Amino acid sequence: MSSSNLTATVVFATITGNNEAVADILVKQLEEAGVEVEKAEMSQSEPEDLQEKDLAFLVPYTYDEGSLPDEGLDYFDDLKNLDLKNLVYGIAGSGDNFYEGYYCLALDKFEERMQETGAKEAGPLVRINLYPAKRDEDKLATLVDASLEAVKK
Ligand SMILES: Cc1cc2nc3c(=O)[nH]c(=O)nc-3n(C[C@H](O)[C@H](O)[C@H](O)COP(=O)(O)O)c2cc1C
Repeated sequence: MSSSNLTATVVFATITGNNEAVADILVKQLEEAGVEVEKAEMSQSEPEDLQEKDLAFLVPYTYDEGSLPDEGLDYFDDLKNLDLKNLVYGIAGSGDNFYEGYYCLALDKFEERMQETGAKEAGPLVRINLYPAKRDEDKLATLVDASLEAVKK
């Protein structure tokens, strides 16, 4: 049962599961806050659906020297020119800090694209090294809390 009347979607892309684990943490935290939340794979999802939501969390992996997920390219393109000014969003994702200058770069690319939609960013990017650890759960919880604050304003 949702108690906040807020709706959220968590859209992720994954190859080996780390980013789905990040998405699952966000889903759990949102549900615990009473938000009605839907989890979707980026390749199975349309950015237009974000127009119906209060909150969105985008969770892409990064590949090949800072590249976007292959299965997220259409989603990324379709975000362009969307008007999402009623949406609050957060961006989180798992990469590998071995890639140094390219670490989690897909998050920055999505952030730039989301900024063009007029949506309001809840808080800073949450970059996660490989599988999410307890400290990452705490950072994700901070992002979720910030999004719930931002949506009230
Ligand atoms: C060929 C290859 C290229 C990668 N390139 C990057 C990169 O440029 N930046 C980065 O942060 N991580 C990079 N990674 C690491 C993945 O993003 C990381 O393992 C991530 O946790 C995978 O997410 P997933 O389990 O959801 O698929 C790369 C991994 C592979 C196998």
